[in-house]
Amino acid sequence: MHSRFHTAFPALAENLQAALAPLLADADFPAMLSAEQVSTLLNATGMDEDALAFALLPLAAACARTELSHFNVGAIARGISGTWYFGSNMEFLGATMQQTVHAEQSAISHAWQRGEKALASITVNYTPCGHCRQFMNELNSGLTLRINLPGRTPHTLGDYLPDAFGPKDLEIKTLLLDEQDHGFTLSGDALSQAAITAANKSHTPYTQSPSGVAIECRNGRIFSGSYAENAAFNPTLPPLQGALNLMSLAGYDYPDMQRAVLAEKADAPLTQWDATVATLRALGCQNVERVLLD
Ligand SMILES: O=c1ccn([C@H]2C[C@H](O)[C@@H](CO)O2)c(=O)[nH]1
Ligand SMILES: [Zn+2]
Repeated sequence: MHSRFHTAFPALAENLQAALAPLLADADFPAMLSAEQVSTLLNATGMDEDALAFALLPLAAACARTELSHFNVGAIARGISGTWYFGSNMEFLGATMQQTVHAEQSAISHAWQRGEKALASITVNYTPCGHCRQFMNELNSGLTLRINLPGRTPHTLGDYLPDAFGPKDLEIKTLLLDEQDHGFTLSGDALSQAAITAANKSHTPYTQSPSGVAIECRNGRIFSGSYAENAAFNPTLPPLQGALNLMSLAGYDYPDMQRAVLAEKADAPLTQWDATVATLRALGCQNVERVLLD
């Protein structure tokens, strides 16, 4: 089992530990559960889905990287496909607070990068902050997304975000997790192609500045992240954060990074280049390239 779970795992209910042990024995456990794995866990524990999601939150929170706050938030996003995706917050020493990834963003970006088409619910161990409520209001599930919090009855995003501001105020109809393909041609090596693929699915209805980042680890594994804009602009998730999030959830650490590529347009109104290089440099990765989309 990966060391990130060593403290949280023994505190889980024994029947849950027994059912999870074979999954976590895989060193490459991707911090997600297929519908089939979820039903195995439901049968083994006798829990219902909501109780199981709550029971698993300590494992999601154990994936957090909180070098500033030491406040670990865990989230589990449930896709309409039946797959469950873990998420956890990430803070970056030597960067800026604005680079932080919240656990809810992490779980949502995780689901999106893995090809999930829409979310049914999200379970979190703390009440979502205003920024996360706004981030979630970009999703194609809209205000009907179910939010499950400890000690509260389930409510919808609409309950947690009354009088919501969102994409429709800016007359935007393509929402986060909707299938999108900006159609840029793949070129270059596998890492460049992964960055372009991520840029092709990015959600950028407000500025038309598609971008994607791909990170290559020393063992050859590649993790990519797509840019996810938000109607309120500031809750936007940059592409580097999407890639770092997938990498970290999969159990990799910053020193594992050996190279990164940012794919973006030369003439777009926004650029991710400076922020991407600065954050990667703070994490010890100097080897960053930019490929231009065309
Ligand atoms: O909804 C929330 C609120 C806070 N945090 C994180 C952000 C930061 O890393 C830490 C302290 O705010 O908790 C989340 O992940 N989700
Ligand atoms: Zn938040």
